[in-house]
Amino acid sequence: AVNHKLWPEIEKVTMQQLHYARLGVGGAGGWQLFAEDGDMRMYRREEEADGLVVDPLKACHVVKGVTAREVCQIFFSPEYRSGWETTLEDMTIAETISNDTLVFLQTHKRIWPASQRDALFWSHIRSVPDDQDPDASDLWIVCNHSTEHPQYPPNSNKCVRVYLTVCIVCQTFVDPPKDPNKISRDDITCKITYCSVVNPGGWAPASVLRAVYKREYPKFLKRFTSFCIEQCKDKPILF
Ligand SMILES: CCCc1ccc(-c2ccc(S(=O)(=O)CCO)cc2)cc1[C@H]1C[C@H]1c1ccccn1
Repeated sequence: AVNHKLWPEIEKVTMQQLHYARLGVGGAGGWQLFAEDGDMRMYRREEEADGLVVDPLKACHVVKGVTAREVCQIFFSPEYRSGWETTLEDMTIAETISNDTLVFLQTHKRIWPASQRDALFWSHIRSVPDDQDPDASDLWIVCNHSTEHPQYPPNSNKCVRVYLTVCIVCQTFVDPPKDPNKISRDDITCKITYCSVVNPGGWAPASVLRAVYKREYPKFLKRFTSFCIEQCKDKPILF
């Protein structure tokens, strides 16, 4: 994939998103907690671009019994998506750039009174050593970033094209640390940071969008993480 024309952007945006995900939510960042559920904390910043709500979102979650690699592979893989992405109406793989990089076209269910949206984005999965703690296990990241494709110009179907940048960054912790082939799923925990910025691409009332995000994002992350636990529970652990 390194010789693909998108590769420089994929490399830059993925590493930028990794850095952004690892920034805390305290301090002057302007993050406000808007949803809590068990170990899940969801924050947003209220931001508009040309009068459109583009509120950046950051969610932190801790899930027992799954690894960072398992969570990211489920988030990345097309075959699982209909099982956890509740707002999805249709999904097409527009291009297979490599085994770790795909281009998706997704149409999402219409949210009244806004018109239906679609998203065209590249999706890239990779593992990176934790530069802050070389002894820790690798971080896994999936980054989704809007792109163009000659076959799928915006607004060619009835949908308004959204512009998004999303990342999910995961890290596995084994507690208590023990002999690798004696670890059970009860000993592993996955720390998840999910970040998203979705520009709705066309007019949608700020109040409606904020209400949708407030309702949809907690549901989305809970559903996704429950799906991961369900998918992995009877399978050998994939570190
Ligand atoms: C007017 C904007 C409509 C709208 C378009 C798109 C998306 C959206 C697209 C992609 C991703 S993802 O994390 O990359 C997972 C792959 O699907 C998440 C969200 C969300 C919304 C809004 C509907 C809201 C929503 C919020 C959270 C989850 C799902 N949907």
